[in-house]
Amino acid sequence: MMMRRAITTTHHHTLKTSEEVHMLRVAVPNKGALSESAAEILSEAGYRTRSDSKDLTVLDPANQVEFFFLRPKDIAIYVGSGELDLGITGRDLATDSGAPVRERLAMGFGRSTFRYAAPQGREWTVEDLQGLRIATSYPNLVRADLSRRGVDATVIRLDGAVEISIQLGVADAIADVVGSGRTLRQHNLAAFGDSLCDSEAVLLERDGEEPSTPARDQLVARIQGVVFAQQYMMLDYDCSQSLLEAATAITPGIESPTVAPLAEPGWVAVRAMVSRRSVNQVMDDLSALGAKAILASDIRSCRL
Ligand SMILES: Nc1ncnc2c1ncn2[C@@H]1O[C@H](COP(=O)(O)OP(=O)(O)OP(=O)(O)O)[C@@H](O)[C@H]1O
Ligand SMILES: O=P(O)(O)OC[C@H]1O[C@H](OP(=O)(O)OP(=O)(O)O)[C@H](O)[C@@H]1O
Ligand SMILES: [Mg+2]
Repeated sequence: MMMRRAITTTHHHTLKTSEEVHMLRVAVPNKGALSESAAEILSEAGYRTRSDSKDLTVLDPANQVEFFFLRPKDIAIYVGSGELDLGITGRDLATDSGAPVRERLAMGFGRSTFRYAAPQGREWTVEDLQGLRIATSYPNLVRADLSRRGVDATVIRLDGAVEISIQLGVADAIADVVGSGRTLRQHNLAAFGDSLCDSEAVLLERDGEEPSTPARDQLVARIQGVVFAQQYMMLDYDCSQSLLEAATAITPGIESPTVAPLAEPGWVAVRAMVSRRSVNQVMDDLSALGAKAILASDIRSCRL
């Protein structure tokens, strides 16, 4: 009888009102290194943002989305359990969680590597870790790597400030996130061995989930539009018809550059997307070729 009741109650809780059924549930980092950029991208993609950094949920009825602001470390667990449809977190955190999730989109921010590190002053190899204590906040990532390499070491799980643990005597080496490398240097540590994980922020969905529903696809397309736009710039310039072939070889665009005639006979205006990384080199090259009025502008979003 008790069991029947429990089952009935559970069943009752999973019944959703028709309104809830269509709401897409999306996890966003509530703090830490990824939260600001994630919120910026969602805002740029046309979603409601939270007005108070203490808010843990935001309802965006116009877009049929409910956002949940969670610890980045927990996000893959919620998505993997199927409770939430999508989540933004770090690839390294998702891997360490072991949750059944897959990457729908790489988001291009929060890039880091994950490295072993130990006191400077000698050359370390991963094999040297045999029998030693390694402090980390990513124990599963580290254990998996050690076991792949056949190194038997003790993993000490710490929540943060891992770089100081050797000094404090609880570990012989660490494995941690490296961004600029400043924290390691400040603590007289040197990274060694290959990166255990080249990470960036990713949009996750549950592994084995049917790949597409209209609501999920729309959010993915919007985020993709902003992420892609951030990696490109729009370049406009004028050149003489005689230079057009050489100029468009420098700026082939994504599909094909737009070419329009100018009032000045023999001159054309060209418009093409250029990767942000190369935009200055491309402008130098166009200028050297004889192009004029070369303008680079931001693209806020796109659908390609
Ligand atoms: N320089 C960096 N320092 C820390 N995390 C970074 C850095 N660059 C990118 N990241 C990524 O951010 C995620 C960690 O974010 P998280 O919010 O858990 O840690 P945090 O910024 O250290 O915050 P907290 O220490 O409060 O937990 C990881 O995916 C990590 O790869
Ligand atoms: O290579 P860097 O650019 O110096 O960044 C890497 C450091 O930043 C993070 O620590 P955080 O400041 O989040 O503190 P925590 O260790 O308490 O998480 C991370 O855990 C590293 O310690
Ligand atoms: Mg941290």
